[in-house]
Amino acid sequence: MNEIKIIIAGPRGRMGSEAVQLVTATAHFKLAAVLDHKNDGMMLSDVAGFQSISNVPIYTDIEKCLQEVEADVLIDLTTPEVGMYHAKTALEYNVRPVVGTTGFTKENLAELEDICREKELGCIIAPNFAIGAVLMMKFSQLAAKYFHDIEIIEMHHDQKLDAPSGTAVKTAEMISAVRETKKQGHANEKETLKGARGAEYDGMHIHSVRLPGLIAHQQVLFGSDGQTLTIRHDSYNRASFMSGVKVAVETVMKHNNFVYGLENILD
Ligand SMILES: NC(=O)C1=CN([C@@H]2O[C@H](COP(=O)(O)OP(=O)(O)OC[C@H]3O[C@@H](n4cnc5c(N)ncnc54)[C@H](OP(=O)(O)O)[C@@H]3O)[C@@H](O)[C@H]2O)C=CC1
Ligand SMILES: O=C(O)C1=N[C@H](C(=O)O)C[C@H](O)C1
Repeated sequence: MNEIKIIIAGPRGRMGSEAVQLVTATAHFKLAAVLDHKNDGMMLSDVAGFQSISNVPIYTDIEKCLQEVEADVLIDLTTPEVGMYHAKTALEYNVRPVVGTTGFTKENLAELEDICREKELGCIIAPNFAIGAVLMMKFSQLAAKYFHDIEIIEMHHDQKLDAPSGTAVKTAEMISAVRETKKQGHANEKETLKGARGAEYDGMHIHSVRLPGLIAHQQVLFGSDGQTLTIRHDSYNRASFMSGVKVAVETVMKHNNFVYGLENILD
């Protein structure tokens, strides 16, 4: 397999640090540089926790990084605003983005799709890299054909910035694609406490739980006459996302188009 040269944005983060371990431990991957808003000009080995990783420069300015470092793929695990800027800039420099960062708007996704079409370059946006989570979304989409009453409950650690999670939004979008719009609950229901029924997407309700101790969990509840079905996925650590990151990096090198969701590239 040809070597894939990778830049990681957000290397000190919960996901970014796990991705640094993945990339440096994979024989055909090379960590070419990292992007961080701290430690500009230093080497990654100067940063606590990364002492054993040699020859990886840290850049704050993505343009400078892309001008000085030869790279094939940018993995972004930062925040939505930063991630969008990184993905657009990477494409400008013919580097393929693999974005795990969540919180992108529909407009963000459409803009990236346009750039990919124009540049004929691959880009993968994956709201969830865990294979089990992708299956949970696909199973939910299948169940939604038969069960039209659905509530999505996503549960995450309390350091998460965006709500609802990218996975919950993607699940609702996938369900929406096969389910006729249906307003959930009683037609005359009234919230006596604002937010009690959660967020609404195409008539479905999404509830976001944030607690210390949690990592990333989601259950999709389906109800029908005299029966319920629950489809649930749990990530107990960030390593659970890494096989998906690896597949996305390998696949984006073979694609010349925009992909939103890992389910579109898994066999
Ligand atoms: N697709 C998936 O499977 C998954 C996606 N995620 C998503 O990934 C993203 C990151 O999550 P997580 O790792 O938990 O978050 P963290 O807050 O732990 O990590 C984000 C990192 O980005 C850094 N950062 C902020 N601004 C910049 C910048 N301009 N340039 C470079 N780095 C920057 C932060 O630095 P500092 O702390 O100094 O601000 C931090 O180290 C989130 O959007 C999350 O929802 C998370 C898990 C799985
Ligand atoms: O922030 C997280 O932790 C996670 N974010 C992603 C999301 O918003 O869906 C994926 C996973 O749920 C973990």
